[in-house]
Amino acid sequence: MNLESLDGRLLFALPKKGRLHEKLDVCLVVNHPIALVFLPASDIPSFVGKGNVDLGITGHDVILEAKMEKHVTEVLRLGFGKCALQVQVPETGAIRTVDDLAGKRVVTSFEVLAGEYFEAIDTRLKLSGDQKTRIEYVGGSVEAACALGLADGIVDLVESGDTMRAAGLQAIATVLDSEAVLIKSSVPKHTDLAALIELITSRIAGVVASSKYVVCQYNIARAHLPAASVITPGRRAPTVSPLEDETWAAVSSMVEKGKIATVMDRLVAIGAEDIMIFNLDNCRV
Ligand SMILES: Nc1ncnc2c1ncn2[C@@H]1O[C@H](COP(=O)(O)OP(=O)(O)OP(=O)(O)O)[C@@H](O)[C@H]1O
Ligand SMILES: O=P(O)(O)OC[C@H]1O[C@H](OP(=O)(O)OP(=O)(O)O)[C@H](O)[C@@H]1O
Repeated sequence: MNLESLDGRLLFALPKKGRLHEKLDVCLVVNHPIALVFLPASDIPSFVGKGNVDLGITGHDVILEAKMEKHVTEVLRLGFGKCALQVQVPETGAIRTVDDLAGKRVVTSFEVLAGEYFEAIDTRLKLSGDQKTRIEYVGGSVEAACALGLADGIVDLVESGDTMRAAGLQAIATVLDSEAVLIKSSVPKHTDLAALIELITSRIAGVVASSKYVVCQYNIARAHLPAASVITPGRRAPTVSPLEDETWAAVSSMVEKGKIATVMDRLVAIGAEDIMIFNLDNCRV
């Protein structure tokens, strides 16, 4: 990399590999003074937190594990990389609660978060000195630790739960819910880039929002328009257009994707016809 070519550019850090990297559809920037820099997801919070890099994408869990939550601002949740950091124990063992596990051996890649979590439990149970929970770090394949006799329980990320079940483990508590987030420095070095940071944030927010909404369009007898407006209120108000048949109207409205099936059921129940759902490519809302 030619370092001079980075001068004056907004530096935007993206995970160079791994789960979050695979979900990103990255385009190179030609019409803005921005340089994309690919870094390990775990290093992104500290680069952004120290202000060397202006914007970044990483996991919420990664920020807390790096103890960077006061140095970075989470500007936007990105809706991917969703997972939970959970306490897991062998399904067949005697340990059923985190209180049962306290004082025993816990293996994890999240030493900081697991340490804080069990510190609070140890304190509540008045465990001190040798009685305290022992947290040990491993870099990966954490789920193997119990079967290998290294641990009585683990703290690891769970998404589908397939890894956990395949290892004969079950979750007994959630330490943290996480997803990928867009972050900026809480104490930015390049203050002249504030407007560009705003612009990029607003563009990414548009793409994120477009994946959460669909456009719902239907025809309805005008007599039922008040009821229809309650079912599809839109963000500000539904768009109502006249039809050649004056007793009917066409309605168009944004609806949250997760609610669309119920919304359609309710529209059918009040006599709506020709209901159509459209995906959004992009939006600003
Ligand atoms: N199973 C998962 N589902 C969704 N998001 C996940 C999952 N596992 C991890 N993540 C998110 O991705 C981040 C990076 O995890 P990942 O395991 O990809 O690490 P990596 O070091 O970048 O890559 P790798 O472990 O493949 O070398 C995690 O901190 C978490 O925010
Ligand atoms: O609930 P699931 O959908 O099975 O996902 C959970 C797994 O994903 C992550 O590991 P990853 O595959 O990134 O490998 P790693 O062990 O190298 O971190 C995590 O550490 C779990 O092992």
